Amino acid sequence: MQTITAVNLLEPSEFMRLFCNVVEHAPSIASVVARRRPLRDVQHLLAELYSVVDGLSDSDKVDILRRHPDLAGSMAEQGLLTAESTMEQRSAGLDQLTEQQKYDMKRMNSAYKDKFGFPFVICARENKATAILEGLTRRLINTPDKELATGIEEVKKIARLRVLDLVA
Ligand SMILES: NC(=O)N[C@H]1NC(=O)NC1=O
Repeated sequence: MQTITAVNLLEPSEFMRLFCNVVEHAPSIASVVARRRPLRDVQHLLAELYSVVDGLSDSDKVDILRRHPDLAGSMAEQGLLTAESTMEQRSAGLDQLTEQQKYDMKRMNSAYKDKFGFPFVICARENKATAILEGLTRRLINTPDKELATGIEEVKKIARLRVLDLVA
């Protein structure tokens, strides 16, 4: 855990080492936040992070969503997730799915990707496996614009919890 004072004093490379994955596989977001220091407190850090994400073009937002691994997907099965993602998917119980739930998750994740061109993203730490499956079913009927906006709000929730694990 770092205090905000310590975060403000970190060398850029050290800041990046800590924060590069608060948005999954998107270090460019952290590097913009690094340049917005000094930050008053963790709320200020989060406000800057949200403003960077919200300021992206739609195609860059799609790119951010595409950097996320499928929930309970093949990357998870092969143990290839980031440490953060592994912990989040486990906290939702996604490593404990029944065969039927695994099948439903794979089928709907792929239907979602076919429809929208980016993966289904939800903050796993704020949901249990059954809620994730319900959310996937519900969100599949949305419009692409609505899903881009919803997915990005979930990215911000994931990033917020990752930041709160790092900064006191
Ligand atoms: N697809 C997807 O939502 N992935 C993410 N969600 C989360 O909480 N961690 C992830 O990696």
